[in-house]
Amino acid sequence: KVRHYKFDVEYIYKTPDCLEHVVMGINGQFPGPTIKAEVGDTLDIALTNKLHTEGTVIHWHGIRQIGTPWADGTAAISQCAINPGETFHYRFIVDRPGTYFYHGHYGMQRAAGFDLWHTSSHEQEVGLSSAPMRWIGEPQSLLINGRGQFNCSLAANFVNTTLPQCNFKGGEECAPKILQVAPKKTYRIRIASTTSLASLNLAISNHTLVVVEADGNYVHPFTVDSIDIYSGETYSVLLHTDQDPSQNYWLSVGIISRKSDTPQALTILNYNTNPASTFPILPPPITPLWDDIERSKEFTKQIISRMGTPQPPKTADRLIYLLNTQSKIGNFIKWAINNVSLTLPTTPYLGAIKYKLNNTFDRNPPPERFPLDFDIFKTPVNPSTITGNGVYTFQLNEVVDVILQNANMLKENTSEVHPWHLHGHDFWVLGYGEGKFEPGVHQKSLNLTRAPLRNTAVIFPYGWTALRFKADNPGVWAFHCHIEPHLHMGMGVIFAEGVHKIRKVPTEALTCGATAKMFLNDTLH
Ligand SMILES: O=C1O[C@H]([C@@H](O)CO)C(O)=C1O
Repeated sequence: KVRHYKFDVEYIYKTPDCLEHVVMGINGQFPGPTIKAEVGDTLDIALTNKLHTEGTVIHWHGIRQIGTPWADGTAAISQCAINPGETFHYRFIVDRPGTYFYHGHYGMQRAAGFDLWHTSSHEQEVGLSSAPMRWIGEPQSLLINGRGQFNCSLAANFVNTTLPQCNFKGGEECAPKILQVAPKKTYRIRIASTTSLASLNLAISNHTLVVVEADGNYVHPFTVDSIDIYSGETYSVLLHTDQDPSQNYWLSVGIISRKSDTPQALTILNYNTNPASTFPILPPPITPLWDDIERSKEFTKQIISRMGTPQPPKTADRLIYLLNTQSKIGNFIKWAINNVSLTLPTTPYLGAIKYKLNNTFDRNPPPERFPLDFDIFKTPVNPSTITGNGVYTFQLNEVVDVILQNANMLKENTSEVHPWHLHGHDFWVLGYGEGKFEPGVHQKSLNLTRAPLRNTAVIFPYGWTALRFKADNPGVWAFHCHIEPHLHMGMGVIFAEGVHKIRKVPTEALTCGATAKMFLNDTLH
């Protein structure tokens, strides 16, 4: 079945956190419309850019785009940014069941309203690209289903009703979306972290959660008091409504892994045996301490695949190390991978590789390892880096191991969490470890029997994460830190495989750069 949608992307006024802002919306909605489809359906989404003065694209996060790499929605990688006034058709097959989110993938457009800043994505972009850099800071509000309350805790509201912005009748644009449940049932809550920066922890007071699915793959069920969700990750949890049905309970979402003063986002779990307005007796769950990394690791390491999930090939054909460093170019701050900071070319790679337009990007592939004597625990001895846009090219069906290696930042004794997201594939997470990955020591300890399949995995401070995937999807795919400012500062790499197998890339994906010139020449001859 083909399902047709028409998406108009435009800036609109909204009041997502009780203050009015300009946000990027679709068909006047923020967050955008929900798409419902079944596995095997073809989605045909006609996206019209009504932004007037900037391009746009949409990435369908978690959809592998098997056979349609031009529909992945990554500007300068899988397609040209769609110009103002133009319409692009995202036509692709729904390859799997699950709940996925979509978002902008051009410049810092994803920051145009997910966790919420009161500065525009453009202002953030200029700040990050300035010398000295102006860091974006922490978000002003966190939103649950597009709703938050700036400068007001719902929990305080009921105690201190004098704050006018905290009084809700329920119909307000920023009033929390209440989760209504019946007692003694089991609910599946589908969670995604679409944040630009924040790592999140979600909890419901007095209730445990059973994690059953991650990034579209079932996992071995495990029970927790709260769940960590890094940017780009999605989960399903089961909630048993087995608590006192004469009460309501807080659901909280707070920030972990970065020191943040952003208040928790709250909403109410409302047992339908009482009114939604019944004030919970229990306080909202306390978000774990931001720097309790051991707790986060413990949570993450509990994620193993459900019995029967396809397991990784026993060996890999290729091993690539990716060292993540915060670096400098002059007085500009960048993130670099093996000392290359990614800057995207003007001709999308997919067209450039397919049509052999050779000088549109660096022909030398980027390094596959970093110097053995690099001390990941210290500030870099030589922090200066270079920009680049070379590609890691794989044989079709090559089995690739990637070791993501974290390190100290420019500041002493600091190393942050980075959630890495791969386009076009799932990967198996083979393991996490402390310090520098030593193949002789660590390779033996990797999990090859219950490795979870994911499309996003974190590296913890000063640690490594080992991934394995099969390069079986012809196309050009981004692999990058899902923290929007970090990607903007160069924290990503480009993978390509089997591009010669792709029959025809729709022209509308390539009407820019050298591919546009090529089409023009073809027409003239
Ligand atoms: O890239 C980053 O820059 C800041 C900080 O290092 C400089 O202000 C930060 O926390 C990042 O993750």
